Amino acid sequence: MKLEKSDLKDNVTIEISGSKSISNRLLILSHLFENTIMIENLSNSQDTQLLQEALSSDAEIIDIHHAGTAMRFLTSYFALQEGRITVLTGSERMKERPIGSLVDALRHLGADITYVEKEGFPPLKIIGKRLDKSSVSIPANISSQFISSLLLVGSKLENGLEIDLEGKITSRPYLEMTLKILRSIGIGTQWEGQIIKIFPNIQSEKNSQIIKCITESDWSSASYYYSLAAIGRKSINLKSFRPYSLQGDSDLKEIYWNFFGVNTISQGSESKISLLPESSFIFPEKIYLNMNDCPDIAQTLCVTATALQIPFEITGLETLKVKETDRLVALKNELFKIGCISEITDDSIFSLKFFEPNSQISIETYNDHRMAMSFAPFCLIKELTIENKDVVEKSYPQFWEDLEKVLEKN
Ligand SMILES: O=C(O)C1=C[C@@H](OP(=O)(O)O)[C@@H](O)[C@H](O)C1
Ligand SMILES: C=C(OP(=O)(O)O)C(=O)O
Repeated sequence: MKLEKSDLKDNVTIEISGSKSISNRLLILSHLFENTIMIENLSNSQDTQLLQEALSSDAEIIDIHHAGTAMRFLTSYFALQEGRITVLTGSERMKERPIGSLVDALRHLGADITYVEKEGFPPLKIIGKRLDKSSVSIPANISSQFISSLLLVGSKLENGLEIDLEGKITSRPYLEMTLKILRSIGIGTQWEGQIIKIFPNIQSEKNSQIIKCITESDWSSASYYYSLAAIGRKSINLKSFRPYSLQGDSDLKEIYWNFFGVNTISQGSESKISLLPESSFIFPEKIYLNMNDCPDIAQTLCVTATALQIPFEITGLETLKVKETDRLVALKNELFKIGCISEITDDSIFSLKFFEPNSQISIETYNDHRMAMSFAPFCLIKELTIENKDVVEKSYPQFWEDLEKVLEKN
């Protein structure tokens, strides 16, 4: 995708579809509770579509491609489907993304899961059965998706589920999101220190009422507009967002206000927000930020900071190595192409120096939707090409059309 050097139009309104994370949780719950949940504004991401197809399919082999959350959530879901045999597989990258801690926890609860290829990684052969135990411990520092996966099925176990979180807890807001969603459909939860309890579902199937859930739009996708507003210094409006969000990535409001002077104004009744950059804002000398609560917007922030030449030191990024690609390595390589020499460790990235980039910039995307979308706003500074534009389908299929609406070629 060639992006000519452009200006930002002022005051355009964009509508992004529902949060991928919320949609995926609601879909799993809706199938566990026999379609008693009516979902509005479901995510139109490929990941959510793949999950939906997997949940409605009775095939033995389920291929979930690149969809990590779906892979992790379906592992617990299929482990509970008594008598059903499922081989859960995915893309080559999915076969490199760890799942061992989740499998260990499910096996401890009584699940029958075996590795088809490499120990600790997909594909998995899952023979569904009744799980008879109700407490388990799991490392909390690899992926919060493992824990959310267990939490989602917890109330279906006869005695509920108690999870002991071992060590540091990563991506914490995603766990809070799972618990809030469970409570919104009437399931009891409790979280104290390192222990989370999910109470068994006591509602009789006959008395179950249809619950309507409206999915708020996707804050991770909103990040690309925050970046555009910060670099282009013009306003953008986003529909279907609420000021108090279930999504940890709504930290964008504070991050982009504190470091880039982009104010988020809520237009109440229409659940619309306006991103308004302050013209007299004085940029900080350096950005120091721990992004463990919001790992999916780390790439966006690094590109915004590079475009504005603000040095940065971002920590808390240990999960980035095992996402769609090793995002720390990918960031370091591609930031160099837009004029930033950076250094990475196992859990951080920091800028060392900015320089005038080449005129021919071609950004590699490493099969990672967020590499494509986070680098796109740099076209406000220089013309650039984003390789393999279709990667955006994973979370935001209409990204390029929406981007065109806010850009004006110059
Ligand atoms: O539960 C979720 O919906 C997610 C949790 C996070 O993963 P980790 O917990 O692996 O960081 C996040 O990066 C992912 O995009 C979505
Ligand atoms: C990490 C992501 O997704 P997943 O883990 O579900 O593949 C993402 O969308 O950035």
